[in-house]
Amino acid sequence: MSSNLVQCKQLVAKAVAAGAKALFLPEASDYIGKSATETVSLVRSVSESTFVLGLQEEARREKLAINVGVHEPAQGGKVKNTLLWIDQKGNIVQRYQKLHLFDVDIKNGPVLKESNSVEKGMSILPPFETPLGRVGLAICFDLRFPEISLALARMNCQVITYPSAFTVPTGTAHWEPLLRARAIETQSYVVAAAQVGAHNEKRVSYGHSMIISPWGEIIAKLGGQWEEPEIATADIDLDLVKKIKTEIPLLRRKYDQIFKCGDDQLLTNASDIYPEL
Ligand SMILES: O=C(O)CNC(=O)[C@H](CS)NC(=O)CCC(=O)C(=O)O
Repeated sequence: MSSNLVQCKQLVAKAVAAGAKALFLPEASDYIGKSATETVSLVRSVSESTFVLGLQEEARREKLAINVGVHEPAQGGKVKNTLLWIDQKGNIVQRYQKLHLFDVDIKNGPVLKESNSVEKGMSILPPFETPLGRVGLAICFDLRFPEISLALARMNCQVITYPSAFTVPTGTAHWEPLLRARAIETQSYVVAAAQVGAHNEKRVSYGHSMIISPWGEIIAKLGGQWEEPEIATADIDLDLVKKIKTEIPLLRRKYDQIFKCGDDQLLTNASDIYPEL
């Protein structure tokens, strides 16, 4: 955990040198356990976590907002997979708990049961003001559930963050198209800071951190090999968010416009998708 703090401090220094207003760090930046038992045994509350306290200190000193994924204690001997927003004064002002847990059993691929050690979150938080615009929070596997990003879009977010530690097989197949789809359908910037390389003999992360524009273009990208802590930087242009939302209005579209144009067959299923119809 102390070496993770050292690496995050290197990233802070790079972000400051680049003139960034905010730094987005990956999911589980404090540590990745080898097993459910280790994950639970390493957890600290934020007020006792040298990792979190260290980052708060960095944020305060450098006047840099920091978005970081960590673990927090939960009921029943489990942990929370949490995403913190630390403001430029070093205060924790937002805290999101991962909704969807990564329980998978892929043939010749990863077998992971996050719910063995992690308690799932229950709420989507309203996007909040930051120096970059209104940010909506989600974590890693949440990326596969567009309900979250669409809810954030309806609450008028401008940036969505998906700090991650994707596996290599699933990342190779799905990471980029999912991130681009979330940006396109929400017309928001997507910032996806990713862990990369080997954590232990059992876990390797895919990397390829990306920043996607609300038009769906990859505007910054890192690689998939671990070398040293690296940042990708991009300008967040809120006028572009507005322009795209004006040019292609998605949010205020009435359902009958969507479903009544053209093929009447579509109407049969519309109420399944939009129960309020
Ligand atoms: O283990 C920790 O402490 C941190 N948490 C993670 O790394 C989580 C749970 S194992 N990873 C993912 O959700 C990967 C999702 C993914 O790879 C996909 O959706 O394809």
